[in-house]
Order: sequence, then C-alpha cells, then structure tokens
Amino acid sequence: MSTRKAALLAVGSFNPPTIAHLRMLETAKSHLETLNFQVCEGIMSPVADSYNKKSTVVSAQHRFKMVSAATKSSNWIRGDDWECTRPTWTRTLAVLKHHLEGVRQKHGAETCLFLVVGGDVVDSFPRILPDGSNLWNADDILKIIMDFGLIVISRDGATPLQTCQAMPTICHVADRITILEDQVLPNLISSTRLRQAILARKSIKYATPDDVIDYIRENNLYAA
Ligand SMILES: Nc1ncnc2c1ncn2[C@@H]1O[C@H](COP(=O)(O)OP(=O)(O)OP(=O)(O)O)[C@@H](O)[C@H]1O
Ligand SMILES: NC(=O)c1ccc[n+]([C@@H]2O[C@H](COP(=O)(O)O)[C@@H](O)[C@H]2O)c1
Repeated sequence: MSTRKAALLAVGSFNPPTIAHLRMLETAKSHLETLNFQVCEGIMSPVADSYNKKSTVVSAQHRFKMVSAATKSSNWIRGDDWECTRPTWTRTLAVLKHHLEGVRQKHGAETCLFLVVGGDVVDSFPRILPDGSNLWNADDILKIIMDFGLIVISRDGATPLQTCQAMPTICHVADRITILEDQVLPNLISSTRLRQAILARKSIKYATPDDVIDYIRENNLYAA
C-alpha cells in the first residue's frame, strides 16, 4: 500500500496549552499511521483575542508563545500565529484552507490536512448564539468533514457521535468522522484546571511541559 502524506491542525484557546493538547495530536498521528499515512506536521493555532470575551483568557501573544514553548521538544508539532495575529476571528474552515496551501507547498500537492478536536467542540456544532445565529455554519462543518477530514478525541462528558447523528444537516456524513480514545493517557485535563491550580498556588508540573510552566512564571500569568 502506498503512503499518503498528512498534516494535522488543532485550533483552540490554549490558555494555557496542556499535555492533553499535545496528546490529541499524538493520538491522531498514531491512528493515521495505522492507515499508512505519513504524518509530516502538526500545527497548533491559537484563536485570536477577538474570539474570547472571557477575562481569564490571556493575550494571543502570550498564548502563541506558550504554544511555541509547549512544542519545543516536538520534532513534528509547531505553533502558528497566522490565525491569532489577524484582527478578527477566523472561522476554522478558513484556517484550514490557509494551512492547506502552506502544507501542500511544503510537503507536496497531494498532502491531506485533518482537523483534530476534542469531543466538546463537536458538541458545540449545533449551538445557537444569543443573537440567534449559528456558532458553526452547517456548510463549514460539511466541508471540514468531507473536504478535509475530522478527527475527534473523546472527552469526558462529550457525545460527539450522538451530536452529529442528531443534526439533520450532517447526520448523513456522521460515519465519515473518526472518533478516537487516547488509550495511553485517558485524561480529564483542561486549561481551566491548570488556571485554577495556578490561582490556588498548586503544582501544574507534568500537566504541561516545563517550558510552559517557566513562561507562565516569568510572565506572572494566571496568578491573582
Ligand atoms: N483533555 C482533553 N481531551 C480531549 N480533547 C481536549 C482535551 N483538552 C482540550 N482538548 C481539545 O483541545 C482543543 C483546544 O482546547 P482549548 O484550548 O479550548 O482547551 P480546554 O482545556 O478545553 O480549555 P478551557 O478549559 O479553557 O475551556 C479543543 O479541540 C478541545 O476539545
Ligand atoms: N464556526 C467556526 O469555525 C467555529 C465555531 C466555534 C469554535 N470554533 C473554533 O473552535 C476552537 C475552540 O473553540 P471553543 O473554545 O469555543 O470550543 C476555537 O479555535 C474556535 O475558533 C470555530
């Protein structure tokens, strides 16, 4: 069987990045390798500041630097600041389209780009915003699943398959979504837990790479 090249994209706040964010990319890579893909690159793209109105979210500049620190020891995952340096929020389909171009230039015109998300992101697909608009466009979701490829990492409390099956606009492609468990490190880690621990002066060692901890300490992030 011939090898196909692939790259992976993870989007999110990464406020701060945790080992769960890194594990989701490693889990997706291992799975694709069993399907004979050669996974060339993993991209972590922090969302722009304009997306989050929460006061707990530190600036995109800090979040990008923490992602760079988190990926320092990886030989295939890197942070990318194209999304977070744009003045307005960029929908994930547009982020994928942007990176597909770069990835194909680097690794060849046949390279695939998959989106990797936790199950909670899929559970947000049907969410209606207070102004009545959809958080996700149905068309975007269809394109992400069919034109790119959606890999979902199970997350406690999330029911991604049921969510997709219950959405009339995407139920017919629900079986095209890959849902994986992290068998090596099933976890309940979240950025929220790390922020809470820092605030309570508790250790976050081993929940994120040491370089991220150093960056948080040097910049006095998340402390009261
Ligand atoms: N423990 C986990 N298991 C599976 N997916 C995860 C996990 N933690 C984060 N993710 C996924 O990583 C991506 C980026 O997540 P994000 O930066 O919002 O982190 P978070 O831990 O969910 O943040 P917060 O606690 O601040 O809401 C999302 O696709 C999210 O579902
Ligand atoms: N319509 C969209 O493209 C869309 C909608 C909601 C969240 N997202 C992305 O998903 C990521 C995670 O967002 P949440 O932290 O709100 O779950 C962010 O990077 C955000 O940009 C994209």
